[in-house]
Amino acid sequence: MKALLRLLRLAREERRALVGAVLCRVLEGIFASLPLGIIVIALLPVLDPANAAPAWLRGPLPDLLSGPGAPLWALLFMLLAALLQGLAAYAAAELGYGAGYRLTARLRARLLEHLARLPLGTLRQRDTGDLTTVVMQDVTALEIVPGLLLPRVVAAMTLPALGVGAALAIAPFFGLLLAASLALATLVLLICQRGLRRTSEERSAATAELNVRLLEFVRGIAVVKAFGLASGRLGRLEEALAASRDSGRALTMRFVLPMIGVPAILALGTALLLVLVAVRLPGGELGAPEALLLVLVALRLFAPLVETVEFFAMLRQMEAALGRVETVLALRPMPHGEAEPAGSRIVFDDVSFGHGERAVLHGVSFAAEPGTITALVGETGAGKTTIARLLTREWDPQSGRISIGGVDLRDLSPETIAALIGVVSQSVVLFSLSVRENLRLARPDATEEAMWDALRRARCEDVVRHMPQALDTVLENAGAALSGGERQRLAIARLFLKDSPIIVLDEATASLDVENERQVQEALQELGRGRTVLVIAHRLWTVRDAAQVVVLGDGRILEQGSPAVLRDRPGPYRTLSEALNTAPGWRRIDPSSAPPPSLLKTAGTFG
Ligand SMILES: Nc1ncnc2c1ncn2[C@@H]1O[C@H](COP(=O)(O)OP(=O)(O)OP(=O)(O)O)[C@@H](O)[C@H]1O
Repeated sequence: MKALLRLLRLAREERRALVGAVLCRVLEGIFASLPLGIIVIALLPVLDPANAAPAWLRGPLPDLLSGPGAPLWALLFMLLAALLQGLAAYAAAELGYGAGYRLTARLRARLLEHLARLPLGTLRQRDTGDLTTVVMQDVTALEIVPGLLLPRVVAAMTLPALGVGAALAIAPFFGLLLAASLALATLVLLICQRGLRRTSEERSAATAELNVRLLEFVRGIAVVKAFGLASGRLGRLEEALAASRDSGRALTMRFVLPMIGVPAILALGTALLLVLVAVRLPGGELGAPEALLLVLVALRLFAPLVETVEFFAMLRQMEAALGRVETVLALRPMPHGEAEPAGSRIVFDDVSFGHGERAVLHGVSFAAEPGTITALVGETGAGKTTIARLLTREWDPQSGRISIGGVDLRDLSPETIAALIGVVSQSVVLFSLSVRENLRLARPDATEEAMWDALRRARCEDVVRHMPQALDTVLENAGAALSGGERQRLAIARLFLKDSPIIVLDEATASLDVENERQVQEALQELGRGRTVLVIAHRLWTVRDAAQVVVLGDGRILEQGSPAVLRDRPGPYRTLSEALNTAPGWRRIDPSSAPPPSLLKTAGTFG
């Protein structure tokens, strides 16, 4: 019940439709029961020849139903009841399912908007498959609540109660008997609910985990095939498959008791009622019309309660899905200010940071001047990427201060930070949209000319001109048909359009052929001109052309200064330079095959 209230909180805009759907479903049940009354009234002349039935059973209707046109009237009333029942069912479905689909569409949009506002650092803590499961599977689990589950469950609880109320009015003794069997069945249902909740949650969690693992498997299918792995050798996937199987079985077993118990109790109550009716009828303690009405009520109104046992289990799973949706919605964006930076000078001032217990950076201080390159170098795991991520405020430092243009990052809005920084990384993300739409992600109002200019500067004008529909060519499968270099250059074209004053460049693991590499480097050289560039450097030329090099080791700055100065004195930088040919991750571009492109024409500053 609490879960339903929580859902109603989320479904504020659909509340009226929801209430309408529930009311219509109850009305449908009542209209479905009307023929029972018509049958009894139509049979009154036979059941009550002495005309001893209570006044409420007689009245104008019996006259119509016992007169000359009785069969026709009975048929007409039946049809009317069926029509009303149909209308109520239609309205319930229209209102309920409509509300369900509206709710889930709105909830998905809200979740996506919410995820987009969360810092990347928070999102990185969760598996992307896990988030996909929440947005897709868990929200889908809520879809059927307004249309199916909620109205059915409410109707199933209301109709038997109405039936018992009617029975109490007809014959209190029998009414009490029905009330007792209803109470007992409800008690069994509630007791079974206890265990059902945990099992449903386990089932729901197992399904979510399986989804995550399957997504991982499909995404990594190339590796799976390359290593000839069967799914069985991916331990966590196998565990997830087993957990899904076991939880499904456990849930079904949980059903067994209420599925057998509830109908059995209700059937027992009805049987007892029939026996007692049979005993009391001949003595005249109970009129024949009332007796028939009681029997029909008992048979008709308890049926929904029986079928609801299954719905209760679905409600529990809905509750678990709702919990996961709420957990994501409860993740909070970082608090921020709305200050405006004065320029694009970056300052790290005594910054320390760690993931939980794991300290990653210790008292890092440096400044990156506008129009220059600052190269971060160091062994793997030294903390270079962490510095770049702190700059985009994926996380806040535990101590110290990071500022852009003299303003602490915490005082800048996420939109301002996003507008200030353009990131070039090896994992280029393109969408299955047209080239035009992909470019306009960076600047929605970009003109055709601006787009071609950006493509030219990114050295991919020809690539796009040769596509079948040029700018309107859709990059199917997120641009999978493009080469690595083409993808890179399209991403760089996007950054030309974005025109942010700071560029963060992660050179790691570039694996482009010489021609592509040359074009990408030329594009980057032009992109970096006049901006503040922070580069995670893996190539000697980038370092050589930087205004300053920050050498990191185990999260600390070991050395910093201009490359020329650092090269001239013994120290970590010189050691790294000398180890160039052997150190993993560092690459020398062979001048004979491709001239070493330079980010800078004049060392240290952009032209
Ligand atoms: N989410 C995380 N939780 C715990 N430790 C992490 C996390 N992310 C990174 N680290 C650790 O922080 C340290 C610094 O990582 P970082 O990625 O910044 O190094 P790097 O210098 O960029 O390395 P590389 O050159 O290999 O990319 C590493 O030891 C890494 O294991």
